[in-house]
Amino acid sequence: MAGPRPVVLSGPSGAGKSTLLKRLLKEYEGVFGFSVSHTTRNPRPGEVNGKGLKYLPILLEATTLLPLADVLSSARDYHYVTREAMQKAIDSGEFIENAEFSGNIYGTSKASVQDVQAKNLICILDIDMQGVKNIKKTDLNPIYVSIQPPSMEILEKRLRDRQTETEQSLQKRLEAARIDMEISKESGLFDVVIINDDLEEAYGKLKGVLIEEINKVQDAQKS
Ligand SMILES: Nc1nc2c(ncn2[C@@H]2O[C@H](COP(=O)(O)OP(=O)(O)O)[C@@H](O)[C@H]2O)c(=O)[nH]1
Ligand SMILES: Nc1ncnc2c1ncn2[C@@H]1O[C@H](COP(=O)(O)OP(=O)(O)O)[C@@H](O)[C@H]1O
Repeated sequence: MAGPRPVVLSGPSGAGKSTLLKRLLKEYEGVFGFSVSHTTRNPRPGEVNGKGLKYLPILLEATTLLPLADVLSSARDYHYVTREAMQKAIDSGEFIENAEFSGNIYGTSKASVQDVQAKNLICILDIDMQGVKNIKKTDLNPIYVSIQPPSMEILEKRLRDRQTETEQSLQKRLEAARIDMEISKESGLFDVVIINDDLEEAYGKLKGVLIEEINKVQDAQKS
């Protein structure tokens, strides 16, 4: 069997990608695998280098500042690297795509996708708009899903309430969000655009888009 189609999730920072993704990975454990990107940005409280989330020691400190639910929903996995190491790896061809976002480099390594595909899981990539455009030039052939906020105002409120950004990085994310929202409306870059207003509804739509691929993987695992 040819492996399952990967899924690209994109959309403005704060639109709810990580929140939706975590639900999906939890509900369909053993069906999806997350492509762990590399980044030069600093880890947030609750985020641990490379290997899933290891909450405790960091979280105990963080909870004095942040509501627990917010820490959990905004944390995601990355390999945290220096700019120098990242640039070196990019130059030696280790990345499928990479982009500069809000003053940091982010990238999908070939190994991160191969690791997931080797297990015959649906590989999920959470990448920005530049990443989407660059993935289009590859033979990965994913399903492209854009997650969008209901409005700029709501996006700004969610990002502020998340309490992960400095004012400067928040402004950079809002600027990138304006561009992202315009492009995703106009072009045929995405197979589907989901507005994340009510979380349950958005999650239901996301599952609906992916159900065919989910069924294929589950059927293959049964046989
Ligand atoms: N092109 C590209 N973008 C990425 C990658 N990993 C994460 N991003 C994007 O980088 C942006 C910032 O991510 P992050 O720092 O985790 O902040 P957040 O989106 O505010 O939670 C988001 O739009 C992500 O989708 C990657 O490997 N490649
Ligand atoms: N439908 C929703 N309604 C209200 N708040 C939401 C919703 N979806 C996500 N959030 C909150 O908005 C913030 C940004 O979501 P997050 O998943 O971190 O976004 P992204 O991964 O796209 O940057 C988080 O604090 C999250 O709890």
